[in-house]
Amino acid sequence: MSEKKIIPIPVYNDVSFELFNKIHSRRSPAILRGLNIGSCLGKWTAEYLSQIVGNKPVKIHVSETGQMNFLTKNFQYKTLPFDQLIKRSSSNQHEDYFLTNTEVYYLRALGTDSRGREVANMENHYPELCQDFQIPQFLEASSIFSSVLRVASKGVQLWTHYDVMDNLLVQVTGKKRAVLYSPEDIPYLYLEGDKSQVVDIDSPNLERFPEFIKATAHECIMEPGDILFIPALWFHNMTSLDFSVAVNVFWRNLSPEVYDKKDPYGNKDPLPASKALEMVESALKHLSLLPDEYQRFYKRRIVSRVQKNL
Ligand SMILES: O=C(O)CCC(=O)C(=O)O
Ligand SMILES: [Fe+2]
Repeated sequence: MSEKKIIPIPVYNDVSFELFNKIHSRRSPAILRGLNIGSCLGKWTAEYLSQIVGNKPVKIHVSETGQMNFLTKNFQYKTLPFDQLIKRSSSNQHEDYFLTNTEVYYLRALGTDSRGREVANMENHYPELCQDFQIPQFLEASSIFSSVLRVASKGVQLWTHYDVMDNLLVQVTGKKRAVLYSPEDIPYLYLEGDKSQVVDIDSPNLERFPEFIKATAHECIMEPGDILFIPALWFHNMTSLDFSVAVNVFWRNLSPEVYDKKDPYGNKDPLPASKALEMVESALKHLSLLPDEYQRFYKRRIVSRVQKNL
């Protein structure tokens, strides 16, 4: 059996603006270590966060098991007061629970409008936390799209997905394992939309996903204070090794007009790409009017046409 391919994500200490620009233009992931992220480092304990933010309601994912599975939907959406979420996500057993007393929790902060269509923004939605937190002054303010607070119980593993914006993920409290795959690995990831169907990346079902063995994992363990640069389109799978608090900042690397205006999460494909994907769906629908033999022939023609341009 072939060995799983793993490349460690490079770690850079005390990165300057010039070096950041180099790393950014290389379009591959990197850990930035030792930068000043503010007093949050060490300060954002469960007790402090509950006390400062209080009991405002937040929408969360709740799951019986750490490995969240978007295919079997083994999680539910619930609402909890923020301080309750912190209390429960920082402990392994709960007096009050939705599903089971060992359930795990995940918060991906959203805007506060009722339909959840607002972009997450730390300054607007968690102003009380902002004085503790800063990201290095590497980004053009006008290119910043969102800043997202993320809280997870120990053991929460978020499925492999890509986002369409560049991302600096700042790990504040707890350790996190990050496994990234290059956009070149698409053929091995069995995508369904923006997510990989291979949920268990450590013991994948190779009968169902035989090509997954060819994917190269770029891995690192993030320590509190580490910042992970996740370039747009890089797939990522994140596991919280402790009670975990992080903030990530998405920013635009392309000109603003190519992004979908109705995208609260920063994960809708750029407009020209989503148009192209729609047209592929429409092409397949057209071909379905033909007998199998002809369908296969014309699908191969399309693939070979696209391959010529790769
Ligand atoms: O670390 C996490 O909780 C998920 C990170 C993620 O998916 C992101 O920052 O885009
Ligand atoms: Fe993401």
